[in-house]
Amino acid sequence: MIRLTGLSKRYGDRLALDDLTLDVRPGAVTGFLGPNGAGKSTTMRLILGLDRPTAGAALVGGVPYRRIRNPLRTVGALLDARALHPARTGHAHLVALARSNGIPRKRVGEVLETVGLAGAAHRRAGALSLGMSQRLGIAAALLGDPEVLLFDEPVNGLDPDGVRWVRGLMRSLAGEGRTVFVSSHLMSEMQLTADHLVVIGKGRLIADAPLAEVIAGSSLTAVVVRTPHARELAALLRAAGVEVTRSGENELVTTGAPVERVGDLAYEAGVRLHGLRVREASLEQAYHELTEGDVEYGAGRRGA
Ligand SMILES: Nc1ncnc2c1ncn2[C@@H]1O[C@H](COP(=O)(O)OP(=O)(O)OP(=O)(O)O)[C@@H](O)[C@H]1O
Repeated sequence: MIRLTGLSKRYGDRLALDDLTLDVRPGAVTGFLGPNGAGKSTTMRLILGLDRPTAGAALVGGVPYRRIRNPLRTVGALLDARALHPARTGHAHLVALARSNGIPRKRVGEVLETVGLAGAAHRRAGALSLGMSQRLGIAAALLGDPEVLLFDEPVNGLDPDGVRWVRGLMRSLAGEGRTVFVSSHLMSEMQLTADHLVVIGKGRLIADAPLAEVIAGSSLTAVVVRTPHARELAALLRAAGVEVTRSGENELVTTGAPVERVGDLAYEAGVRLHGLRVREASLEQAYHELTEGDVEYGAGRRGA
């Protein structure tokens, strides 16, 4: 588990992270979302002890990263896939990492196989495509068979097959009970991959909730009701404080109340229903609503 308590980071007069408190739990993929400059990479660097917090703490398994005895066996991370010595081969890079972390050499072959790079292991890192570098970075993260994994934009540069592969990998790592914390700007992908979401904006926590709850909370998530008594039901739902629009002769779209309440209100009034279903917002829509006021580097209206 990763525990952040009152985590803050100041760079000069800029507060990059402002009092972040949250737990990232094992056995789930936690998506880490936020606009550019929100503080995601800073958070990951603080978790990995690459930078010191101005206040608060980031703990992995109850201790700060710097106090973990065998860090790569506890936490694996992909931060910047291009941060490799360009003249070194992927294989040599992993062998060196394994050696300096007391990891058996046979793990190198295993992880290269897992990420599909066995055939390119002896190419220089500088000659790898961005997608291949991402795979090598993921191999390095997996090398120590760690309980906690951090991935900063892991699908960056991957082709559709690669994106799918990363999704499956994250799901299976979480399925094995590991803690998987992954940042991404690809909302459609996060919607398919994450169980839980942490959303930050301008360094502050905006949401820390299950994916389903974030989507249910969107004003665009609606309940669609089909009934031969649309006018009568619309009136009684409005009287109960539910927002209603008529979308067809026998169809209403309601927002602001869960499906159970809409169904119960109809049942209690004895109104016959022919259909009752939830029309979910996309994560992209829910995300935009959550972060609307926190986008610092967005395009102007005309470009939006
Ligand atoms: N080493 C640094 N020195 C000064 N300012 C920094 C440093 N690192 C990050 N910042 C600032 O901290 C803020 C958060 O940056 P960070 O890279 O963590 O955001 P992010 O959410 O990862 O953004 P992106 O989605 O663009 O990767 C930004 O305003 C950034 O300019």
